[in-house]
Amino acid sequence: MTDTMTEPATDTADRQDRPEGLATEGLAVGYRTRSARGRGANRAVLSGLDLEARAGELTVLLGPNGAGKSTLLRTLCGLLPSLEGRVRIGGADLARTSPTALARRLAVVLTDRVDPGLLSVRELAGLGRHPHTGFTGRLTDADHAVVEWSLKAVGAGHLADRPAAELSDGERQRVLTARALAQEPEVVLLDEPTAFLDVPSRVALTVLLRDLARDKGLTVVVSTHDLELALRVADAVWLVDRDRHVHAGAPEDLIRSGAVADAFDADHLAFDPVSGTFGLRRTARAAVAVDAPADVLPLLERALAREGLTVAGPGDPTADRQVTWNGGDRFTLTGPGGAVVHSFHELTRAVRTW
Ligand SMILES: Nc1ncnc2c1ncn2[C@@H]1O[C@H](COP(=O)(O)OP(=O)(O)OP(=O)(O)O)[C@@H](O)[C@H]1O
Repeated sequence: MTDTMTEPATDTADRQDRPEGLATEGLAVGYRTRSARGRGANRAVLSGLDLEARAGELTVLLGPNGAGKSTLLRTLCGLLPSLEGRVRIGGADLARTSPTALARRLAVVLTDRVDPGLLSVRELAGLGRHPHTGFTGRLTDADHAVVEWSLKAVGAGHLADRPAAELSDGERQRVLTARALAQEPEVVLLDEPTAFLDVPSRVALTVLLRDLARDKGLTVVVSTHDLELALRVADAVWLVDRDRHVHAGAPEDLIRSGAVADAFDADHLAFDPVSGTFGLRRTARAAVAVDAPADVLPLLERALAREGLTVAGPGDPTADRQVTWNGGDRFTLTGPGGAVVHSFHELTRAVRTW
């Protein structure tokens, strides 16, 4: 993905006099169930939502499995009717916006399987232009330029001539994101767009979405399980906790309030608010004195932690075992079965009996 490409012109003049972004007012989302007697009842998954996703910002929706992220996104794009309340896109009530007008303002990438038939990648991405083409559906040169730009933006330019049915999961995800960008919407909603991507591509796509929000004034709302990445890159977070309350704010607001830890801490996982990262929660069975330079120490600490050992503070009298770095990948172990080891792998195997 690159940020050096020529971008298509946006209709900013057209957008200036409209309220921007996406907002919910007293929104309840969920499902209508039907009893054996044919009576309908509402089962709300999330309710009382007064949320705002601003234009020019990347808003990330976080929450554990089953929290209601997909249900909320489907309601925000009109695929599921709201149980209560309202969704506004650019100030307009979603329920009163015609499908054609909505398609010009809102693009959606959901997790549903898409059957591209015999379409090429370029043709699949080109479907995103349909809200803008006339009744013939024919793409103009300007439309083609937007499609080429959107494919390049997501790092899929080289795939343009491939049959879309032959793409890998990660490649298809990029192309569906390109289709959404080709739509040139005001608001883009994406449900777990990074789910199938490798780590560099996850970072690249998330940063691209943030940059598009900033540079083109888009409102971008993305659900994801990439917590640490989201907390680093997002401008705003909607966090659904275990009680299905939604917390909104900058990542740092939700880290400081403890909402992130409350939502995700588990038996084996603990959120560190200082570093903003998750770590394995382990009870150390012994403390070990270490003598290693600053660039080796974090890795040594990590390897020892995996074996249930913690690094002792200076002069800790309970630390009767020691690991000393000897240069290269050599360590001298002083303790039961003391030895000189030549790699982290040998080290972890040797200290396992400590
Ligand atoms: N079609 C449906 N009818 C009734 N309940 C549903 C339906 N789809 C989902 N649910 C329920 O709604 C709740 C929220 O599901 P949802 O898929 O929105 O969660 P999610 O946060 O996207 O989860 P995940 O992270 O696992 O994708 C769950 O309890 C789920 O079982």
